[in-house]
Amino acid sequence: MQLQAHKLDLPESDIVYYPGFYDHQEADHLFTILKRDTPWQQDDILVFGKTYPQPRLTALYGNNGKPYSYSNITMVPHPFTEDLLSIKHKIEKILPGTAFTTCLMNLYRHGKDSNGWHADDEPELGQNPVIASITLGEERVFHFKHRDKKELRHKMILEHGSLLIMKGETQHRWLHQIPKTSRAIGERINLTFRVIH
Ligand SMILES: O=C(O)CCC(=O)C(=O)O
Ligand SMILES: [Fe+2]
Repeated sequence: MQLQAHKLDLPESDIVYYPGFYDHQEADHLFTILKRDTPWQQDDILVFGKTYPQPRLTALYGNNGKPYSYSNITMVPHPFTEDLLSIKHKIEKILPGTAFTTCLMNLYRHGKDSNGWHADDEPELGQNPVIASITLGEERVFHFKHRDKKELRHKMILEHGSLLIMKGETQHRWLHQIPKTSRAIGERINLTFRVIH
């Protein structure tokens, strides 16, 4: 089956969504092994001078030992596993010239877990970073808003087995979030592959 690619029609961005990057059976399998085998951690984040437990669990993997810092958290990578390397290579096949060094994983345990408005614009990601984001498990709504043009907003559902690629000037112009939901929902694993310089 041909891979479908849907480019988002948003100005000053380069965002492409690939539903069914993994079929349901492969995505179920990846969810099971990554849920089980990942050393999930919960860090504290600093918000307006007060610390809170981050509203999701995370893990960092990488191949160059370089730490990743965001929201007052510095994470040191575990070495890539074979499972993560095979996902990385499958994504790199559709992004010639990109060699990811790092994968930040998120586990949203339920609808109260979330990821607030931010851009992936830390200095170690460099200018115009390529971010490749895989969804496994429960689908969640993903929001975009333009940093300056307040009327520019977009919402989309990230489905089980999907891939979302954000590149070009996207991180400089737009913010994104996974909001909380009051619906009773299950767990979602997200993997974001990045290049850390
Ligand atoms: O869970 C997601 O889809 C988004 C994750 C994200 O934005 C991040 O980790 O930087
Ligand atoms: Fe992000």
